[in-house]
Amino acid sequence: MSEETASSVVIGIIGGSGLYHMDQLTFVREVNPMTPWGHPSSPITISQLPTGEQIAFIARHGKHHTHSPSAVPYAANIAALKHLGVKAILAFSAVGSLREEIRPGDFVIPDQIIDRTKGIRQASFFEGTNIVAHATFGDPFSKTFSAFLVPLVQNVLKESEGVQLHTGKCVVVMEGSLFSTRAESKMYRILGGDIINMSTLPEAKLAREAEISYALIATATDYDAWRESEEVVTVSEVLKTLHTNAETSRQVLCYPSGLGVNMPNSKVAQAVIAELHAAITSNQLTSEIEGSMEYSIVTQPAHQTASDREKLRYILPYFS
Ligand SMILES: CSC[C@H]1O[C@H](OP(=O)(O)O)[C@H](O)[C@@H]1O
Ligand SMILES: Nc1ncnc2[nH]cnc12
Repeated sequence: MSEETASSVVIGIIGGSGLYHMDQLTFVREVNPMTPWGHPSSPITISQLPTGEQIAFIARHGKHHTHSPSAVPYAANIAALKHLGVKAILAFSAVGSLREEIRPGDFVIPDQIIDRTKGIRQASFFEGTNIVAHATFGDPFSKTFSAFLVPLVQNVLKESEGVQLHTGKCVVVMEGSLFSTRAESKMYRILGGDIINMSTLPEAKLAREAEISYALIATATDYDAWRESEEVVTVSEVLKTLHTNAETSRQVLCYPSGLGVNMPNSKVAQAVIAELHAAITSNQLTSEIEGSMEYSIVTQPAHQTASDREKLRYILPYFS
């Protein structure tokens, strides 16, 4: 067993646009593994609390935002986190709002996805192998993990005047890199989309195949292009709220859920991450997903090649 596999890194954080690092925790080490799907977007930072709980953080677009949403090495990111021992991923994303009531600055924990990516991203670990598998994906985010996050996020947002948390929403994942036309933006509203980004797929699909519990905290930065009388979204508009949203996102992990608000930062971080760590290690957030792939694999072992099995062994136990 490698050094990383043996450690207690069970929490993975994926930072989106604007969220390129976590503060407040003690740096332990950086790892940049070569997975069967290549290197991750950037080296993964492992940090820890004084009590020893560790988290792995990866910047989705790289630390200097050098990977476009269509070119993020999603499979390598998820595989690397899984190989470290991660059981639950909390992903962050900057999103456009398709609803008047979801205002820029608001937070959203969605429960559904509409896929508007165009088939150019590797969406399955089984692609390129002769092993066929069909994972269940009706509920693309972990229900228990998302529910666990709601009070944590609500606590943080109590301190940020006027910022709302929305739940039970649907995220449209588009291809990019350009933003949507006005016609597309209006169509997504008719389809039932509430927010829009360019990155939650294939990330959520790959996490599901790797049996990692996955939840998303989305932070609204703009109203996209559907409001006829308003200007359409631009990067400068997104950047206006991105910094504040990223600061608030960091607070989510560094806020004393159920404890006093005036604690020093280090104790605060300890409280929340320890809570998340305890929930994961007691299987509260992972029992619904662990073992879920075993019966999703259609191709019988006798018809699986040794090289395919070796590749998939990196992320799943069924190929040992
Ligand atoms: C910078 S605006 C478009 C960009 O922002 C979102 O990134 P992420 O989901 O990683 O926060 C969106 O998906 C696009 O990639
Ligand atoms: N309007 C928008 N469309 C797609 N991705 C986004 N990320 C932030 N705002 C966005």
